[in-house]
Amino acid sequence: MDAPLAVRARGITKCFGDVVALDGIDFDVAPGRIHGLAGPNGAGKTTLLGLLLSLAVADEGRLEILGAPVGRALTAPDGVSGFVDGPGLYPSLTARQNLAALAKLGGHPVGDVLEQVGLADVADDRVRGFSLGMRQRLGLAAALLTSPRLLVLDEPANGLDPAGKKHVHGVLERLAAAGTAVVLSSHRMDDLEALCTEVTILATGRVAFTGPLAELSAENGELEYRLRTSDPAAARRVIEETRASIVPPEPRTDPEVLLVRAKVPALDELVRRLVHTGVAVRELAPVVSPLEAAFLALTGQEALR
Ligand SMILES: Nc1ncnc2c1ncn2[C@@H]1O[C@H](COP(=O)(O)OP(=O)(O)OP(=O)(O)O)[C@@H](O)[C@H]1O
Repeated sequence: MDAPLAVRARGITKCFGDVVALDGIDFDVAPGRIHGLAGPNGAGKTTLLGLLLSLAVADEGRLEILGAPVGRALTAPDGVSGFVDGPGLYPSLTARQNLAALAKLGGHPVGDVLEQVGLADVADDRVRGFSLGMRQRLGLAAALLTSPRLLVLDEPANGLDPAGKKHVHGVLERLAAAGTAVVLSSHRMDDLEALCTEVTILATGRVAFTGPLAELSAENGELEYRLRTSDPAAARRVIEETRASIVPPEPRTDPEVLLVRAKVPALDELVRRLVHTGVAVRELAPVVSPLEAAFLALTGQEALR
C-alpha cells in the first residue's frame, strides 16, 4: 500500500476575532516532496504552518497529518517537527546544550545533527553570539533530532548567506530523497524555484494556486524577456514578423536591450528567426521568473521592471 499523504487539508478555516486568516484551504503534500508556501504579507502562511505543527487548531475543515486526523490537542503528532516565527532557542546555552535539552524528547544524536547543518565547529559556543543565519541552522538541527517524516519550516532561509542557503537546501534535498515531506514558506521566489517541485500560493487566506511548479511555467502565459542582440534594429524588424511583441522601453533601459513579451512557442520562433537572419542573441532572460510572474498575477501585484 502507498504511504499516506504527509498533509491532506480540506476546507481549513482559521479566524482571529474578525480576521479570517485562512478561508477554506485545500492542499496535499506527498511524502518525499519539498512543498513551498508563498504569499504576500498577511496571506496566512504562518497560520497554516502553525496548524501543521499543532500550535493552533483549525476552526473548520479536516486536516490529516501522516495519515491520521488532527484532533484538538496542541501537541505535534509523532513524526512532525519544525518551527514558525524563528526557532525557539536559549541564548545563554551553547548550540550543543540547546540541542541536548531537546534531545531528551528525540532520538537523533546531537553531534550528528550539528554536523548535518554545518555547526559542528561552533557547537560549544553560546547561542547569544550566533548570527540570524546560525540560529536558523540550529533551529533546523533541533527539528532534525526527531528524524521527522514531516518537516515544517517558516522562512528557513531567513538570514542565511548564499553558502549557508546552499548548505541548508542540500540538507532538505537529502531529507526529501529519504522520504521526508518538507513544507516551507519563503518570500524568495528564486529559493522556492531552486528547491521545490510544487508550491501553494496563498492570497488573503485562500489558495490562489496549488500544484507542480511546472504548471506555472511560462507556457501558461506571456512573460517579458530582456533581449540583447548584435543588431537591435534588425532584431526589432524580426520581432515585428513574429507573434512576440515589443514592450515600450523604460527611460533608463539600456538602448541595446529590447523588452519582448511572448509565450514560449513565440519566443522559440523568434530565436530561430533571429539566428536565421544572422542576428546573434547575446542575452535572453525573463524579466521576472515564471514563478514570480505567476505569484504577482495571482496575488494581484504588479511586476517591477
Ligand atoms: N495571533 C493572531 N492574532 C490576531 N491576528 C492574527 C494572529 N496571527 C495571525 N493573525 C492575522 O492573520 C492574518 C494572517 O497572518 P499570517 O501571519 O499567517 O500571515 P503570513 O502570510 O505568515 O504573513 P507574513 O508574510 O507577513 O509572515 C493576518 O491578517 C494577521 O494579522
